[in-house]
Amino acid sequence: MSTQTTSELAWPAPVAAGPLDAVVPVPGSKSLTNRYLLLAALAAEPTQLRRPLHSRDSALMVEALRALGVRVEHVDADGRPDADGADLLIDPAPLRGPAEVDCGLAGTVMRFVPPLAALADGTVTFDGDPRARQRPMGSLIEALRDLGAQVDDDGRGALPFTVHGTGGLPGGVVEVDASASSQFVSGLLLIAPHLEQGLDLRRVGPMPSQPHAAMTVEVLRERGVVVDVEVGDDGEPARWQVHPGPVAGGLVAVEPDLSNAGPFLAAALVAGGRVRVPGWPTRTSQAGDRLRELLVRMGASVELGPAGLTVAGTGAIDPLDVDLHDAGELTPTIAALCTLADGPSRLRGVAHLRGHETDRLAALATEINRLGGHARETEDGLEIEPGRLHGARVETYHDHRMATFAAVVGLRVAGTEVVDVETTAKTLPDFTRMWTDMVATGGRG
Ligand SMILES: O=C(O)C1=C[C@@H](OP(=O)(O)O)[C@@H](O)[C@H](O)C1
Ligand SMILES: C=C(OP(=O)(O)O)C(=O)O
Repeated sequence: MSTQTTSELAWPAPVAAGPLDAVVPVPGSKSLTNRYLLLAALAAEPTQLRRPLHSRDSALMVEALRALGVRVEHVDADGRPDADGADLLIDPAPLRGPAEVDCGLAGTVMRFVPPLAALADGTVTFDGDPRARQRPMGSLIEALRDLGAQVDDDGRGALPFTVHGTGGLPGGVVEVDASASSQFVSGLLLIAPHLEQGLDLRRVGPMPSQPHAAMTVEVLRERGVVVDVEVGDDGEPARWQVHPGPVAGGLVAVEPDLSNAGPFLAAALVAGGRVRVPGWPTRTSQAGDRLRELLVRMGASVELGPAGLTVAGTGAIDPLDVDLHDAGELTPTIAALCTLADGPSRLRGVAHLRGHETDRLAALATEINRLGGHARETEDGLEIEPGRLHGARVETYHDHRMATFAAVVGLRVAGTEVVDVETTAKTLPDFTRMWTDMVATGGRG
């Protein structure tokens, strides 16, 4: 058995030899896949997910549902069992414990499945990767207790903990502090149609990633659930009323993951040339759609048409001063572009990234500086200035988006090596092949 640790292995990020001309199909959205999976477990009939994401985060969600008694199997496009099938068929069943759920490092599993477990009959324990034990969970645990669920934890408001499901909850009014993560709101909303009185959820304090909560409302409505949303004094949604009722199943197609498309589209700005992502929706709830505006502001030309989204660049990158509070998961990709930009940039509104897969503000500042750039953490973001960049072994801290950050910089900075590039399996297991194929369209030097 090898004694080599992952941190000793590093992937040499390919340098772009010339302008790109690539078409990059991107697999299904993590956020949509895991929402649809969870709702399928509550549905009144089976659900077939067309082209869902197959990655570590989605596999953890599938395993969590199976542990609670739900049948999930791979099927072909016609719904016939097929171990290699790209679709998933979810057959709901009464939810029951005892069960153990491994959340890995998936925010969507650790925040969406505990509310579901509160509806199950039996005891469900939750744990995850070492870093998962540091990700914020406290206000979700409190909200579940306020709804009448029994949750035992060690008092830190974090994994590991146990939910003692009693087969149902009355529901009603509950407040949640979602300042650390919008996923607290989403997790509660997703189970709300199965609460006896539905849910009247009120947010206290600000909430990041507002489009992700809006996505949750949209998928609930698509499945036939009635949701009323009220805006608060800050002009953002602050109260969600979910009516009790059945959740529909049926055939559900999953859009490509627009945030995962980010590094590939960013490559067109770094290397010049163009990159097209087929299947980009003309209307979507995904926060990643904001890339269209952000990449234009950084100097790209962007065209959305029936063939997908095409981003073209010249190799020149304009600096950016932007608030990413709504689309925090784009920060590592945008930070990579800022590292290569022609002037100083400022990324604001993303203090909550300190609770993501790693402390992303610290990680980005450290790794940009390691590469010869100049980055400084601010209270709520990063300041990034151009520097004399040079190759380095970039640490990734078990964060898929730190690995793709390094790959984007490596397109221009020879000698960039990515430690533990396999961490991209969290949402994009095929990343290195997709990236190498894309870079090859620019020639091989
Ligand atoms: O609900 C979701 O699918 C997500 C919500 C956001 O989380 P935060 O609100 O914690 O930033 C986002 O960053 C994450 O990648 C996915
Ligand atoms: C924050 C992220 O993930 P998670 O769903 O684990 O919160 C992310 O993918 O950028």
